[in-house]
Amino acid sequence: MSQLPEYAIIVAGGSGSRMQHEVPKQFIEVAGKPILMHTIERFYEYNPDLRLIVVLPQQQLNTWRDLCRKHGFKIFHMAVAGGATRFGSVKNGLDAVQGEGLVAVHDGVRPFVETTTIKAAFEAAAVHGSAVVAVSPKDSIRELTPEGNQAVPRANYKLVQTPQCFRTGILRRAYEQAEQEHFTDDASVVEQLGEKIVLVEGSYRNIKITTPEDLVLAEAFAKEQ
Ligand SMILES: Nc1ccn([C@@H]2O[C@H](COP(=O)(O)OP(=O)(O)OP(=O)(O)O)[C@@H](O)[C@H]2O)c(=O)n1
Ligand SMILES: C[C@](O)(CO)[C@H](O)COP(=O)(O)O
Repeated sequence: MSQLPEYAIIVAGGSGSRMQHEVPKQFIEVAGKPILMHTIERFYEYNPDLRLIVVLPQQQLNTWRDLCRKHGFKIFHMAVAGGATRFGSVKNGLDAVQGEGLVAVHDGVRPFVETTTIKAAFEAAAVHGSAVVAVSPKDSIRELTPEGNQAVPRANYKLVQTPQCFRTGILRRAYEQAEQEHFTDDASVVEQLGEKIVLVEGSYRNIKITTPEDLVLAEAFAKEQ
């Protein structure tokens, strides 16, 4: 563990439209408890002293409090209202980070992140200023072109996951920028500053629960834990 204070911003401010479920997907129960609780537990297991900031939709803050009570969920965290986009939610979470240190931004719907991955990301960010978890694609890749499509060399690509860790100063400067369409993650926001992004090996289990079939996988992974 580095000497710098460590924070995690767990973004769970979305509505989960692609999941088409009656509750926001971060609250769907897997192995008897909401996905978001599994995610927070992974970070607590990595470092019980980690300062945890959980970003939620403004209108779901009371629901989350009720869920914590119902499930006897005691891990200390600060709950913050999110924004209209992931960018806005990270920005709001970052406002709650006091002082200097390292910040990991993680999707609340990636509950199977390994503690070894979190550790590797914080360690690399302490050295390089940034560390973004990614894996190699398993499928072949084709690029869409004006003429149709063409094969591209798979070895030239990585699939990006979270956590994405940064020194606080870098992340604050990045999120002072105006939001742009191509900001799909924190790495793209930081890269816009001209900062280099260092990649850390991720895991194929660290799925982002996005569409209904991901819940089947999630139940299977949860059983193995
Ligand atoms: N305004 C938003 C939008 C997204 N997120 C979070 O960013 C993560 C990755 O986003 P995604 O999987 O796209 O979640 P949703 O936006 O909820 O899903 P969808 O795009 O299907 O609506 C999720 O943990 C989500 O809660 C957020 O904090 N605030
Ligand atoms: C941050 C992320 O999970 C990295 O893969 C991804 O970019 C989130 O994308 P989404 O459009 O919010 O699903």
